[in-house]
Amino acid sequence: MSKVLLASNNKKKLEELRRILTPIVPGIEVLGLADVAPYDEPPETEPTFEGNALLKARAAVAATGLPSIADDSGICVDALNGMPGVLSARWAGPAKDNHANNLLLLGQLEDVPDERRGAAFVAAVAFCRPDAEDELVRGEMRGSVIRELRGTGGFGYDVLFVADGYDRTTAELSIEEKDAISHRGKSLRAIAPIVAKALGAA
Ligand SMILES: O=P(O)(O)OP(=O)(O)OP(=O)(O)OC[C@H]1O[C@@H](n2cnc3c(O)ncnc32)[C@H](O)[C@@H]1O
Ligand SMILES: [Mg+2]
Repeated sequence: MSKVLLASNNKKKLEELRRILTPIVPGIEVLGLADVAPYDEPPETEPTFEGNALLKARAAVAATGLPSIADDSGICVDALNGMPGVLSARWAGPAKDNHANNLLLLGQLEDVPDERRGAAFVAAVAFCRPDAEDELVRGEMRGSVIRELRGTGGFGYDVLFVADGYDRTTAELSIEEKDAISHRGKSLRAIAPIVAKALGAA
């Protein structure tokens, strides 16, 4: 088994990364930050998801020497010119409070009519190793922001997001349904062959 570190402090995100990646990369042993010695994580200072995913994955490699994957993600709302974007986790402040983030976003969109409530979940996933080129992919899921909070699955903004073609929020979908269409599912399926090849060559 070849070890890969998933460098995320978000338990729910880590669960998704682990359950999507494990069955599609043969021989992978997925570790979380709880399985390695603690290290100082870099502040997410880049203006793009890609930049922050690279910051997180490179810091993980530097601290552990393990091949490492990081996801930087968020919700980009058309009517807010793409915000919260890279600020999604901290939209209502540094506490990273999901419920406060959701209420703030709903309030900001109160006067936005249904036809202008388009949004996308975006994830950039970086795969970094010692002495190899960094790999980077991006996945998106288009949909819209509804006017209430619905569902108990998923995490973060899932309770207020309905993917195009659906009438349930992504918090009301089964995990299989969410993974099949999500930004994270798409980006991990895109990077999986690269990870598999790298591990096979190790
Ligand atoms: O940086 P790490 O340690 O991975 O954990 P984090 O929660 O800070 O992760 P990000 O910096 O990538 O911020 C992503 C935020 O975007 C939101 N988000 C991302 N993916 C989501 C999803 O699938 N469903 C709902 N909200 C999501 C959620 O609020 C996340 O906290
Ligand atoms: Mg973060």
